[in-house]
Amino acid sequence: MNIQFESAGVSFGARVALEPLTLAISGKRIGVIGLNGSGKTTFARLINGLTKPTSGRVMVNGRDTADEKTVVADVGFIFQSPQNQIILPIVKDDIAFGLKRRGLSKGEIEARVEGVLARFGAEALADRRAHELSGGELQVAALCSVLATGPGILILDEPTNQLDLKNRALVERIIAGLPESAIVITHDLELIGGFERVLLFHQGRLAADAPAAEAIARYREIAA
Ligand SMILES: Nc1ncnc2c1ncn2[C@@H]1O[C@H](COP(=O)(O)OP(=O)(O)OP(=O)(O)O)[C@@H](O)[C@H]1O
Repeated sequence: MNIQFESAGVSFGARVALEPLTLAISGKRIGVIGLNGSGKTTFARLINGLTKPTSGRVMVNGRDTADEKTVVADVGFIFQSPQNQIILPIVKDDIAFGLKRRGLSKGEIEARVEGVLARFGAEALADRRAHELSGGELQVAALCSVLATGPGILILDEPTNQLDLKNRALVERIIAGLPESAIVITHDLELIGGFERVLLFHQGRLAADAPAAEAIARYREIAA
């Protein structure tokens, strides 16, 4: 992944969600931490074009995120509540949905749906109803729907929120094993504890850009 923030900032009227930020991001794993309202989600939404900068620009793999059509394919976003991500009632139909929109053939779609479920050993979820899934199963289903379309960059917003210990461990293992680049926004400090690069936001500003231990120590000072 190659993400460039070029004086990119976001204001909502008089409220500054993110001060203009200049930053280059590459590598496999990036953690994003900070108190509630510090600008983490705004930062992430800038990367996939869901939020447009009100100043500066954000480039993803050489393309301006203002050009939504091209960037969306590069960046998969797993929302804070995966139940809001799954649109269709049956898991395999939901995974296929994003692929149909990309104009793939029926055979190709079936192969991709099977392949992505097999990747997580989640074949049994194919015919399940999304609203009957557990929190961990929902995370896996949402991941499958997003990963099936082949984004090179994945943004996970609070992926362990509200999960029990078993499902939290599952999600931690999945993140560790992803071949895609992943940006993980979280209050779960253990989840990003091993990351080489963690961005700490505070009051709309980047307060630390450092290995996990250093960024977490700074976060604890801010939160105290
Ligand atoms: N659409 C919006 N309209 C107005 N203000 C907004 C909007 N989106 C975000 N904000 C404000 O911008 C600031 C940063 O919000 P953001 O969601 O990026 O924080 P966050 O660090 O992700 O918080 P949390 O951990 O609670 O999810 C907050 O003050 C928030 O209220």
